Amino acid sequence: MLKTPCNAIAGFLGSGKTTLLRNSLEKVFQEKRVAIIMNEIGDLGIDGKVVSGFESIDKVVELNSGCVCCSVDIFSLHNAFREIQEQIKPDLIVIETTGLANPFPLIQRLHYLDVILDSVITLVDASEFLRLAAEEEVLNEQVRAADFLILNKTDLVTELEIERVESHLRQLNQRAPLFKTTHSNIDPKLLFALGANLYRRQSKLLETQVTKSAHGFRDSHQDFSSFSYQTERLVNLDKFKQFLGELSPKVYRAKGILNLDDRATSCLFNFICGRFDFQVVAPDICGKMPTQAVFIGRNLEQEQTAIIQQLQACQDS
Ligand SMILES: Nc1nc2c(ncn2[C@@H]2O[C@H](COP(=O)(O)OP(=O)(O)OP(=O)(O)O)[C@@H](O)[C@H]2O)c(=O)[nH]1
Repeated sequence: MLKTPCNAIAGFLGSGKTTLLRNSLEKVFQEKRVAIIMNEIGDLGIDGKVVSGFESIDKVVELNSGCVCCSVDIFSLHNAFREIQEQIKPDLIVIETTGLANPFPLIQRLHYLDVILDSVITLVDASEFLRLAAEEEVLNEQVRAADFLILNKTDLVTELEIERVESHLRQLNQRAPLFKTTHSNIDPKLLFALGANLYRRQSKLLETQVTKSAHGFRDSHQDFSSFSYQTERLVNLDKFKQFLGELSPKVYRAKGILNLDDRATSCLFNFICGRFDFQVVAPDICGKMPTQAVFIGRNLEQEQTAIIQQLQACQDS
């Protein structure tokens, strides 16, 4: 058995998982040896690059060959744990899952690998949850599997909307403590390695849910696709903002690192269901990297060529 406790962070695309991780890295993790298994859609590993810059991280293992709950093979997952254990013997391992991951099959896989799963922490985007959960069953599964629920992005909605989402969450999961946050801002000591595993083992609910949801999960990935784009050329921010503003509604999520044509700055961009923002990043994180972006959505194959052409129109000549 792997003695190090492991926490899994779940939640749909753009709900605030990496933001929670970054906050935690700045706070409580500084006192512990922490390793991260970062599972992302697309082969660029944008989040891995963002968190690996933190001093408090002892190791980041990126698994970008598929989703950790189904398509990453169990051998790779096993190797990731073994590599971490042998190299750094951490106090805590955190898995950030992809936004499309159903935590139930992941729980089964971790159980099979004899990993002590301390808790599943599920992030919920208060501004998009109800609309998306009606279309994508995986959001409901992420909530059902949670040991802790974080209702995030409450700054983007009214009190009434928060109440509606909360009531929906409570129908799906009554046992998990629920925290309302903005920017995933919560004391990480409340969440990580707190012994929720014990609670889970006592919970009869889990077994039935695992059996029920292990099937049908692949369906939730079926129409989703992603593609990535890289260029050595610099990008004009104004044109890029316009490009994001006009992006096809089939794109749910896009993120990446841009090297801007003012030549002085690089920034991270995040796009979620039509809303987007930019954050300037330290040159030591992105300085030597090319501009790169990943686009995730439903049936993107038909859109890919047009999106790449529009992106190229944002580059310097
Ligand atoms: N307005 C607002 N924005 C937020 C909040 N929390 C996170 N964000 C922003 O939402 C975007 C996505 O956040 P991430 O933490 O990258 O989300 P994620 O769940 O890791 O995304 P994926 O890895 O694609 O699944 C970023 O631009 C964040 O700054 C919040 O509470 N309010």
